[in-house]
Formats: sequence, structure tokens, C-alpha cells
Amino acid sequence: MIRGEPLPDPAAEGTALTPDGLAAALRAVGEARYHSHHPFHHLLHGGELTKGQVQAWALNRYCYQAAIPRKDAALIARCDDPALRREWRRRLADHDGDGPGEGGVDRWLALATDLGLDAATVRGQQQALPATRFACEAYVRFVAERSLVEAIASSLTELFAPQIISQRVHGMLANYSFVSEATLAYFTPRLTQAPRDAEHALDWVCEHARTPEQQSAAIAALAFKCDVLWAMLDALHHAYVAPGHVPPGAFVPEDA
Ligand SMILES: O=C(O)c1cc(C(=O)O)c2c(n1)C(=O)C(=O)c1cc(C(=O)O)[nH]c1-2
Repeated sequence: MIRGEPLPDPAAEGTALTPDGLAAALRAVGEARYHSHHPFHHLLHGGELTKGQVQAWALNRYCYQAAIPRKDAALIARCDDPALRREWRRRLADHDGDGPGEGGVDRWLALATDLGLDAATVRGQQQALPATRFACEAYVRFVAERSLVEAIASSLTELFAPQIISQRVHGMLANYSFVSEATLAYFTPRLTQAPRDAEHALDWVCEHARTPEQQSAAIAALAFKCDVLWAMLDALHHAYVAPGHVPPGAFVPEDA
């Protein structure tokens, strides 16, 4: 599948895919639309950004990290199945930890402060781009309001996360003198957490989305999530690369 192609639409075809067929369709959509293809990531991983631009990325991405446990909690609140809740609450524990400094959100904060940002500024989210905040909130609302199949399918971008994380860690360590292995420590546990979570979510969606309508909704949910991630990078590019329009009140790098 290529990026501009319309989404597979079993509902329009009037025929349900097999569970394996649905898994293949979801993988194809993610591979075509994942944020690994975004030009901002090519610049970030290729060492072509200034420290200030990398700071802007970390500050904005904090909003995403902070939204993730809220959307996971919204999902748990809607589950009737204790087995699914047990599985999903592991995600909450991964992001929030069992105490301050232990979970993914705080580990992202450590990444941001290691890059020279002020912790309170990052945590406050007021200097994030408006589009970042809108995109993250759209993800939380989507998960809270749509069907459980759509809510779970929207997490499936994580199928593709390990590959981009490897590229990012490798590229940033090689290309930026201000980045060390300690800076990027956030990503190490993600390399095992993301595949575990994503495979469970993929199995669940393929097991539970059996009608053509449910399958089309699952595919559209994954595309929506790809749009969330893409929109955040579009906003970063517009503000900090070209044309360089930083919205009023948003973070201004010292080296800008
Ligand atoms: O580094 C990345 O490119 C990337 C991507 C994604 C993703 O695909 O949504 C997640 C993460 N990282 C991540 O660290 C993370 O905790 C996470 C949770 C989720 C989710 O939708 O539940 N996605 C992602």
C-alpha cells in the first residue's frame, strides 16, 4: 500500500476479511502512514537539527507522553472484561510507574531536562504548540468516545514503534554531541513494551472485529492515530524548521 492510496474498506466491499486478512490490512495501513515517513523525523534522526529544534521536539512530545496514560485510563474505564483490564493496566503502570520518577512520563521529562529544558516548563505544557495539544487531546477523546474496537485499534501504531526507535537512538547518538545514551534511556524499555502491547492489541482487534463495518472502523481508527502523530510533526516543522512561524506563547529556542 502507498501513502496516498484510499484505506481498505471491507464495509464498502460488503465482505468481511479473515482475522489474518484484517491483520495484514492494518499492517499495510500503518506501514504506509506511520510518522517514520515524516520529513521532520528524517531531519531529527539525520542530525540536521539544532539543539533548540531538538528541544522543541522533546518539549512537544511530552504532551503526547502525558496524554497516553489518560487515554489508557479512559479505555480501562470502558472495559467490562477483567482480563482486558488487567492487560491494559500494565500500560498505565509502564507510563506512571509505582512512584515519582519511575514511569515513562517522568522518564520523558528526564530526557527533556537532559537536553537543557526546565522541568516545570515542560510539565506545564503551556509552551507546547497549540496543534500538539489539540492532537493529543483528540487522541484521548477518540479513545474515550469511540467503540472499544476503534479505541484499541488506535493504539496499533505501536506495531511500528520499535523500528523508528532503533533508527532514532542510533541516528541521534551518532549525530548530536549533546545527546548521550543516558539522554535516550526512555526508549530502552519501549523496545520490549511496545511489541508486547501491540501484538496483544492486534490479536484482540482481529478477534473482535468480525463484521465488515467493525473492520472498516478499526482500519480508520489506525489511520486516525497516524494522523495524530503526523499532525504533531507538521506543527513542529511549520514552527521550527520552515517557514518558522512560532505561535504566540510557544517555546522559542535560544539558538533560533
Ligand atoms: O517514539 C515513537 O515514535 C513512539 C510512537 C508511539 C506510537 O506509535 O504511538 C508511541 C511511543 N513512541 C511511545 O513511547 C509510547 O509510549 C506510546 C504509547 C502509545 C499508544 O498509542 O498507546 N503509542 C506510543
